[in-house]
Amino acid sequence: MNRDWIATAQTLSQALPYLQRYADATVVIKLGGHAMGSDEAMEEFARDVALMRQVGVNPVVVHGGGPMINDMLKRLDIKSEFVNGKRVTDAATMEVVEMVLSGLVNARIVQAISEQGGRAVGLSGKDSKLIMCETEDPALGLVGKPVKVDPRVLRDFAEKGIIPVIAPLGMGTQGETFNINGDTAAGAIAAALQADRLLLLTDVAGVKNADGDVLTELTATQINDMISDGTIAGGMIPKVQTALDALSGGVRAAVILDGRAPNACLLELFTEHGAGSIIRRG
Ligand SMILES: Nc1ncnc2c1ncn2[C@@H]1O[C@H](COP(=O)(O)OP(=O)(O)O)[C@@H](O)[C@H]1O
Ligand SMILES: CC(=O)N[C@@H](CCC(=O)OP(=O)(O)O)C(=O)O
Repeated sequence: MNRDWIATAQTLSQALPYLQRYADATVVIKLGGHAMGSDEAMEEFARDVALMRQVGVNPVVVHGGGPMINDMLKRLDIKSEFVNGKRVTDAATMEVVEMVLSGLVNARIVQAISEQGGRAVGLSGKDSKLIMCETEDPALGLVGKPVKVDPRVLRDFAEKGIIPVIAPLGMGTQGETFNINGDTAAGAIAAALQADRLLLLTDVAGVKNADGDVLTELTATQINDMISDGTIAGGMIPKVQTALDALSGGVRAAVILDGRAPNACLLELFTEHGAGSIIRRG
């Protein structure tokens, strides 16, 4: 018998219990701007998401796009600054953020999933009042803090086998548009859906300790200690905080993993060792 065939059959039989475990599970995947990388990486991500749907998982994609927003702001000669990992957003910046997230990044991901045979629909947190926001901090301008997430439209999509791809924008009570950090938006959506998994795809293999080793499993206490002693810094702070908030909001587990690694999402869900750093509820 062909050796490749045997290897494939073994891999499939090992994956079977995991495929059963995740049948009808809701998995929210945050694809960060840094994790998007090349066209090949996007194609592979899209193939994984389409395959997840084919085996009965309900994937919900929430994306970022910070580097793409930076590029466009630069081309338009609009200065931009970040405070505590959030972009200070005035009216002119907001227009560019919406244009890039909904018009470029969202459309690119939807197209990639469609090309891999998935039925994907693009929307933003403004559609169907998915994410209602209030001002997070007046010093940040139009940065939104999600206060109410109405996931009904996402449940409707799931029932029909459609994969939603969501740009992290929100709406205020006066109809204003808010810019939401992509991790924050993904965490809020995962909590509203009581998701089985929140996968935060980034550009590192996971959360690293002071020696630079990736920790495969983390507790809330470890995370708080690592923030206090500076081991967790920069953009990783809002990411782990999002994970902890999502867990207290009812998500079963959150995982921080490298979105550029081949088959990152599939390895996390369907293998015993998983991928990245997992933080479980309780
Ligand atoms: N303890 C840590 N473990 C891993 N990465 C860390 C840690 N502390 C800080 N980081 C930094 O956090 C970055 C991920 O955050 P960020 O760049 O905001 O991601 P994204 O753009 O994918 O949302 C990593 O590239 C790394 O430089
Ligand atoms: C408020 C805020 O900072 N919003 C982000 C939204 C995009 C994002 O989060 O992109 P990444 O996930 O690629 O970093 C921004 O304007 O850059």
